[in-house]
Amino acid sequence: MSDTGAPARLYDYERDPAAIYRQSFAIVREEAKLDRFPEDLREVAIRLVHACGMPDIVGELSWGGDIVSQAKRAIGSGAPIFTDVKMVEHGIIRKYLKEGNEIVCTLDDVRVPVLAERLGTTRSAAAVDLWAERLEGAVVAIGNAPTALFHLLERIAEGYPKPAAILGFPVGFVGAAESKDALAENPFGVPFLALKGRRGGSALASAAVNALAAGLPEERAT
Ligand SMILES: C/C1=C2N=C(/C=C3N=C(/C(C)=C4\N[C@@](C)([C@@H]5N=C1[C@](C)(CCC(=O)O)[C@H]5CC(=O)O)[C@@](C)(CC(=O)O)[C@@H]4CCC(=O)O)[C@@](C)(CC(=O)O)[C@@H]\3CCC(=O)O)C(C)(C)[C@@H]/2CCC(=O)O
Repeated sequence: MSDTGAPARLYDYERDPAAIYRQSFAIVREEAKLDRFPEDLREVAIRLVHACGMPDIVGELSWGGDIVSQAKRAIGSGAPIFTDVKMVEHGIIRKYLKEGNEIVCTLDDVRVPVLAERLGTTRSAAAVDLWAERLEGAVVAIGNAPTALFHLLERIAEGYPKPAAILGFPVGFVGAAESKDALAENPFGVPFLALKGRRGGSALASAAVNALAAGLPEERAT
């Protein structure tokens, strides 16, 4: 151990956080095919690739409506951000939310298990019913549960208020691809960003919010 308490340098690896970010984003820009994206979506795509290490996901990103400007406007005006799971909630970098937006995950609300039982669905889906009052103009980030995304679309079809933007990143083998197809085909005019197919996950949903809130962290070590 050195005087500073740092361990002996056994391995040669990058230790400077700013340099790590710089190198990482340079590699993403080199390896990801970003030509088909409008300028404002490019940095969201870059941040998503950065979060999962898979440049080829850009081929499966789909979007509709004025997703970037609508989501940025909602975040910039302090709208709440609803998430299906706590993992998404915790991945959102709060200091990027300059208006102190509330991040709301209702999965653990005491009413949810009873509601899920009554509705005959998952807890993640039932938790969506507790968003209704504040959904208008909000941002929704779904990173895990296909049933939550399907349920949200069903409720909007029934007349729930429309969010400003839906970020759809459910992951897995049962319902994930289908829920994102339904989002992409939504007839309600809600702007969306989705990663089609089986891939997705909470980290990606959080990264999408972080990109929309603050762009890329290339120049800062955060
Ligand atoms: C079917 C479910 C799937 N979960 C996946 C992947 C992961 N889930 C994790 C954790 C910790 C949680 N998953 C729940 C949301 C739980 N997962 C489900 C449900 C049974 C149904 C959701 C659906 O199909 O739409 C769901 C329970 C529910 O009733 O809604 C979770 C609430 C379970 C729990 O704690 O009781 C919990 C969320 C915790 C939180 O708030 O953050 C994993 C970390 C599990 C793991 O790998 O160890 C992982 C995280 C993936 C991610 O990036 O978010 C799938 C793969 C999405 C799967 C659905 C699809 C499938 O093909 O099976």
